[in-house]
Amino acid sequence: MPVEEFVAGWISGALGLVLGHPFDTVKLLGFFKGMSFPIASIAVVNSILFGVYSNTLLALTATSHQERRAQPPSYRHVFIAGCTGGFVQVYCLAPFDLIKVRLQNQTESRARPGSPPPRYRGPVHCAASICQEEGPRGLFRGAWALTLRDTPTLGIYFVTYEWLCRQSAPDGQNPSSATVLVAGGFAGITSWAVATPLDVIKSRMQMAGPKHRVYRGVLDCMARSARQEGLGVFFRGLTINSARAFPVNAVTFLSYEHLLRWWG
Ligand SMILES: CN(C)C(=N)NCCC[C@H](N)C(=O)O
Repeated sequence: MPVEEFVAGWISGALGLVLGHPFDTVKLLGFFKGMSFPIASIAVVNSILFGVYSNTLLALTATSHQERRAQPPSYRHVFIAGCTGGFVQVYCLAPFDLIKVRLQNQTESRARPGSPPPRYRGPVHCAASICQEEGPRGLFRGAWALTLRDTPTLGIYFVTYEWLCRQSAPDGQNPSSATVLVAGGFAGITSWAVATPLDVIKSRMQMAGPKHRVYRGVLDCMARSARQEGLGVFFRGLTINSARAFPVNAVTFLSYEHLLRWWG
């Protein structure tokens, strides 16, 4: 199994993350004070995503990354490989994402006057507390909603990227850096726009603990959120998600493509 896609995915994920840092800091009210937690988590998740995507395409089409411009895979194969990458990365992403959401929420409520002292002292303390109170399975709370969010949206992510690259690069030629930046940026925006409704539901399910089991499942959470807050609830965070998605994913794809060409 070729591993360079995993390494390129890790490095490009880390670079994208550096760019997304100011957005995450605004979004999370200062939660990401340092870079070590996001680099150790999101960059590894990106490595799994790109590595599984590329190796699934190799299994489906028998073409390596270097051969794919001359023999482009069908969009169906790109979609299946993207969904597979999305599905597999969820099992690494779920605990990190849960910790992020729990810390984010505590930072947001701390901004309110008279709020109680913080429950978690940082990412490691948060993980340890969840394990202690809910058992290791507690770290996977909301993983099902995350799977529903990421499996189809990552298929859409790679199809959008491929489609945009093929529109401007002649057959068999590598797309220019400008094309890769634009295609990567729009792939990020499109996938996050589609992912936002389930992102809202996923975060609500992650906040529910074993003691106050607020929702009976994903559908119950959707129905109750829509009933209580209207359909607009599904688009909460859409603007900041999209504004962050363009630069992060433009840089992620640009560095991923260049690293593979350089090693190729
Ligand atoms: C819609 N979703 C979940 C995605 N497109 N995920 C892949 C992009 C990952 C990138 N690090 C980011 O955070 O945008």
